[in-house]
Amino acid sequence: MAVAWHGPVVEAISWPAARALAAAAVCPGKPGTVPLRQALGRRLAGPLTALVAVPGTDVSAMDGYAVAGPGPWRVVARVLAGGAAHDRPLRAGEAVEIATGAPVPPGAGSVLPYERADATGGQVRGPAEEGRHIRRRGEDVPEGAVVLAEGAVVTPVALGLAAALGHDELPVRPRPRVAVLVTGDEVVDRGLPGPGRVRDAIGPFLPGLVEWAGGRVTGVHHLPDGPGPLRAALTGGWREAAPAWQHAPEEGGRSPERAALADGRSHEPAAVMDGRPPEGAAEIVVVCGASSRGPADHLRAVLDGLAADVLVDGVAVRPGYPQLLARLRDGRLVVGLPGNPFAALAAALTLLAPILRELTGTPAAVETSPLHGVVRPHPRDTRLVPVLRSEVGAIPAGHDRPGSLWGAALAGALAVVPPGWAGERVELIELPPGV
Ligand SMILES: Nc1nc2c(c(=O)[nH]1)N[C@H]1C(S)=C(S)[C@@H](COP(=O)(O)OP(=O)(O)OC[C@H]3O[C@@H](n4cnc5c(N)ncnc54)[C@H](O)[C@@H]3O)O[C@H]1N2
Ligand code: MOO
Repeated sequence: MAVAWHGPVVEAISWPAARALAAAAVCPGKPGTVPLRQALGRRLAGPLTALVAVPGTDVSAMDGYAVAGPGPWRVVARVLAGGAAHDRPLRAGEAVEIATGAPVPPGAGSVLPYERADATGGQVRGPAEEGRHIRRRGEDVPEGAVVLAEGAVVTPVALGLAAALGHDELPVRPRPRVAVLVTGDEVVDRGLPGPGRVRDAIGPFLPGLVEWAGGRVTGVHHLPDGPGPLRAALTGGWREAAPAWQHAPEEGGRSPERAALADGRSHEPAAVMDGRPPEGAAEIVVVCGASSRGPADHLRAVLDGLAADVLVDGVAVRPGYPQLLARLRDGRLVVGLPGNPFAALAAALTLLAPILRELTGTPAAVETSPLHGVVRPHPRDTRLVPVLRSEVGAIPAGHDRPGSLWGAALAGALAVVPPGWAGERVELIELPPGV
């Protein structure tokens, strides 16, 4: 609740500088190696290569007879997939009965499928074609081939491919953990907001945005206004919890966790910040709605009290001006987002997304476009304008007040309109897509 200006006026940095600074605030995370099942949805930290050729040897593509030379052929053995290979080369005029996937003996020129074979009394006849129905070693995937590039998302199909190529584990990029703290006595997390109340519109969009940028939200926690709960949440870490809107309904739209905090019943114990994050704490903490300078905006004071290093305090962008980036003494980053939901989205794309992309080595798509329609640039600040893509270029989607996500929900991207813009092409930044 920002009702009055308190404290000194701080010069905001430019929007491009804020994005660059956020990315520079982190070192790319170290990749890890995880068992196949745990790799699902992660990004590869190196190219996926074939540890073996597929198939690993020349095998039959059909159930039938592997034959050598011109027919008719005398059936000398039977070879099943997984069974013993035929122990000597086939001579002309010989055949082995063979199953799909079984190794073809050396000397066999082709496989005659059952349905084309006339087999009687240990003899086979039929139209054999040289090379037919034999899958040669490495024909599907040669040994050592790079089948997926570094950075590719490990899909269910990629897991199957990795297994086929001999992998039991995969190197994946780290997935930074993000804890979300939604502040504001007026903010409710379920139901219809009554008079003086507003539904939380930021907590619901952050998990998808974070996931899209390569991270994982460990929990969305609603805090009452006041420095105590904020300080406790920052210093005590936060226990892993289901997103707040999954709690059982409670009067007033407050989660039990939040109600307890509001009543002063359960402040997390404030750990000493001794250079190590609290056990199990997320590497990044996002604080929503306490970033301006009103009497209920305690984030700066709490950060000061914790001797945090404030890296960004205000960005010359509309919406999203009062956003903040700080490093706690234990190394965790705190991203402060404004309470107005569209401003929070703009700020999340300015500071949070570049941090996550840098940590996970996932570059954002780069796109520019002509921009049509009535767009008024700001004299000093960058504007982020929700736009629809069209054949002629980007067109403003409208409904772009800082308090409303309507325009951004309609839009395909945000157009970056620099201060004093005079109609040149603009950069478009992606909005997180649906899954
Ligand atoms: N004197 C000044 N006042 C304000 C300035 C300024 O420069 N000087 N900046 C304004 C701008 S711009 C923004 S944006 C807001 C940001 O304020 P806060 O981050 O402190 O957020 P609040 O004051 O708590 O809330 C602002 C607004 O958003 C609603 N809100 C808060 N949280 C949520 C949520 N999770 N979901 C939906 N809506 C939320 C809240 O009820 C308020 O209406 O400060 C201006 N003031
Ligand atoms: O961040 Mo405020 O728009 O800039 O409402």
